[in-house]
Amino acid sequence: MAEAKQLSGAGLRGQVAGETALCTVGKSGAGLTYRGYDIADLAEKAQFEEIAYLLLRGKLPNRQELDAYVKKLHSMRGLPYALKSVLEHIPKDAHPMDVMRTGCSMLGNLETEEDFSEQDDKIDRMLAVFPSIITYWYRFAHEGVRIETESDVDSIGGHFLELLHGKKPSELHERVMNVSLILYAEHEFNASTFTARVCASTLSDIHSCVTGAIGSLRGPLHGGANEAAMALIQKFKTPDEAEQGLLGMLERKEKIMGFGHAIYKESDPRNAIIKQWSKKLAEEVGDTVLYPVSERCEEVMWREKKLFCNADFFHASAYHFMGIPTELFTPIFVMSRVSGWAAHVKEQRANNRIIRPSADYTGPADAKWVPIEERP
Ligand SMILES: CC(=O)SCCNC(=O)CCNC(=O)[C@H](O)C(C)(C)COP(=O)(O)OP(=O)(O)OC[C@H]1O[C@@H](n2cnc3c(N)ncnc32)[C@H](O)[C@@H]1OP(=O)(O)O
Ligand SMILES: O=C([O-])CC(=O)C(=O)O
Repeated sequence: MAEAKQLSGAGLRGQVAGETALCTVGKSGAGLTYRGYDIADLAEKAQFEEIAYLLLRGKLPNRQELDAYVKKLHSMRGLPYALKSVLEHIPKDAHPMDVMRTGCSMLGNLETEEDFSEQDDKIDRMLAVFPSIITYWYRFAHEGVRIETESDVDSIGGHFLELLHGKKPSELHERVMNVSLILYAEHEFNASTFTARVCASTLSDIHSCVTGAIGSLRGPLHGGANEAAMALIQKFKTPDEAEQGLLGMLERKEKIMGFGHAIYKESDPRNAIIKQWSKKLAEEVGDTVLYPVSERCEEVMWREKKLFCNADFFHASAYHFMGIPTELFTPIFVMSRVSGWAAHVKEQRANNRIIRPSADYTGPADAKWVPIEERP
């Protein structure tokens, strides 16, 4: 049986790299809080826009503030012509995370943050426009249509589904998207957030901070794991096949995406929540394969390695059941995490010192210069 995870060693593991009032991860083993509120409560009771407000403005909005915030975000969904034009030039086989990165960067050219006093408006604009960026490109590249990026749906999650599918989402799907965006919104000093904070610490602009963070999130060890988890579960036709497949992968010492975590020791509290929604969606679509396969993977990984599902694993089946193409999974993470990234950028700016750690040198000492003609 595996030993409890030790938070030490390479990758700055277990080292405190700064302060935050935004989030706690893994306090007493398994918890997750945003500004002191438990994730289970938030996922059950809140709407994502409320959480974005909480993270970005420092408190839960009252009814009037929330209505005004939702209205503001709703009014900021349009894409400038130059951005549409850039998106139309990105090839169909591009990775959608590269599209997000380019889209965010282009927005920074068109609507540059000239002064930090503009930060809230620039951040709200990104929250509002990211679903438009990804769906505009996706439907243009894949279906040859130029979609209208306005919709009547107030929620960011529902709006994304409507733009993607060209029809109003069901109540259930809108609800699941809402929960998903809440679960992904914030997670302390994870790799992409740390990227954003390092960038912010140089007093760079908000679009640079978020563009860099998107690049970090893209990797399969971080946000990209939800796509990789989908690729894994789709390989198996039955739970028994999944069990055999996983045992083989473990024997070959392959990484199983969607399992394990840098901080949590026994479980990721977001998993139980999204798993329950994945189950509901599986029932809705009459799935008899993907959900049971996912459950068996969870059982096998815990039994064999004491590795648990992280937030990404059951997101894969949940998104799939809602008809979302696999390559759009990580861009949804961006649509959500931009709230956390931006809140961290604000926090860093409010109490800044450039982030510049040191390294232990392991290279050669006293190397003697050799003229180029004499080098082997
Ligand atoms: C939203 C998110 O970003 S959540 C994370 C998403 N990423 C993934 O799902 C990718 C798969 N998981 C992983 O690669 C890792 O678990 C990470 C990157 C999340 C955490 O990395 P670390 O903190 O270095 O992992 P940890 O210290 O717990 O690893 C302990 C051992 O378990 C192994 N291990 C950890 N996760 C996995 C996994 N998913 N599959 C197989 N083995 C694993 C490690 O290789 C390591 O073995 P070793 O001691 O023989 O080298
Ligand atoms: O905290 C981490 O290292 C990764 C993670 O789960 C997240 O960013 O949501």
